[in-house]
Parts: sequence; C-alpha cells; structure tokens
Amino acid sequence: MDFVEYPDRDLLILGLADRLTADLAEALRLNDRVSFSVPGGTTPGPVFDVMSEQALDWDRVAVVLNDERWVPEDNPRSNTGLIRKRLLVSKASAATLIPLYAAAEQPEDRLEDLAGGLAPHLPLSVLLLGMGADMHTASLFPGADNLAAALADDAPPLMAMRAEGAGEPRITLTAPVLKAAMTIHILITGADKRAALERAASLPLAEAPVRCVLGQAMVHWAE
Ligand SMILES: O=C1O[C@H](COP(=O)(O)O)[C@@H](O)[C@H](O)[C@H]1O
Repeated sequence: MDFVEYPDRDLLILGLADRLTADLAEALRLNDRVSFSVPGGTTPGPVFDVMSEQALDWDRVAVVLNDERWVPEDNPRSNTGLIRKRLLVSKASAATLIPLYAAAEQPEDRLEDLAGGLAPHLPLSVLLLGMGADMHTASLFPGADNLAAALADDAPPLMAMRAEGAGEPRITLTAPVLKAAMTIHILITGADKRAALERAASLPLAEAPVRCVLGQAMVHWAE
C-alpha cells in the first residue's frame, strides 16, 4: 500500500483531485471510453466539487458508484443523489452515469438489470474508494450477510448486501471488480480512520474487508 499524508484537508482535496484527473486523462489517451468509480458517504463531496470543473473529455467517461444504499435518489442518504449534485455538474455533466439503483422494493429485484448496465464498463479504469471506521469499503461490511461471497474470486460483479451497521439494504461492487481496476485510490480523513487502516493490515479479510484492495491501492489521508 502507498500512503500519502497531506498537511491538511484542503491540500488533500486538491492533490487527490489532481491525481484522479491525471489518471483519467491518461486512461482517455489510451482508450475510447473509460470508467470512473466513486464512493458515496460524507467524505468525497469536496473532491467531486474540484473534479467537476476539470477539463477532460467527460463525454467519454462512465461514472459508476462503488455502492448504493437502496433508497430513492431524492433521499439524503442516496449516493446517486450526492454525485448528481457534486460530481455530474459543470464540465463533468457530460459524463454518463451508470445507475446502481432502480425503483423497486429490494436490490435483488433489479440486480440483473443493473449488472447488465455495468458489464460494458468493466474493468474499471480509475477507482476511488472510501472507507468507514469499521473498515468497510464500498458496501463490503464486516459481518454482512453476503460478505464471504462478495470477497470470493468468483463473485459476480454486483451483489446485494445487508449488514447491521449499514442502515438500509445495499448494492455493491464486489472484490474481484475492485481488485481488477487499473488504478485504485482510497480517500480517508481523521485519526480514527488512519488507525483503522493500520489495524486492517493485520486482521482477517472478513473483519477488515478494505484489505482486499490494500496491496494495490494508494491511500490519501489528512487529519
Ligand atoms: O456507506 C458508505 O460509507 C463509505 C464511507 O463513508 P464516509 O461517510 O465515512 O466517508 C463510503 O465509501 C460508501 O460509498 C458509502 O456507501
């Protein structure tokens, strides 16, 4: 794992946005179409604000969430709602959103359709992940019902997931899809997440799912 420590959060946001923009530009130089997978949650909004203003061929970029909470887009917990407001605006509004939510009672009701929409955009070109203090990444939560299957080498790209700490049911990219990404970055802030990440390295995968990508990832951190 490469670990980059920034002097403060503002420099983290600018440095990471620059790095992701450069990775996307390089992927666009080599490919007609590229995919950019992003987390939801509370941390990445400011990075999206900066990236949405970057001059890239956004019309050749497919944006895919790492995971989604099974709530409609107008729910404040919707990750799709977040990226529509913070990433898919300004210059980046030309990008195509690959949905991980469709109106239905349960994620299983739409899993097949959503997986079909995702398939043409794999492998992911550029992957940005978040991490919770419980060491989950995407919606690969410790103790989740489908965690073992989602960490397995033969996992389908997309799975439904339920876990005690997760709130609503989730849908998530699985470990093989995350690990197959061309470049992997993890964004974390605060002392608690740094300590969790350090603990993760010595824990079993089932207790620290983020470990599935740590060997290949560049972690970006500021207090
Ligand atoms: O629930 C989620 O949590 C993680 C971490 O979120 P944060 O609020 O601690 O930044 C996020 O990466 C994931 O996409 C999201 O669904």
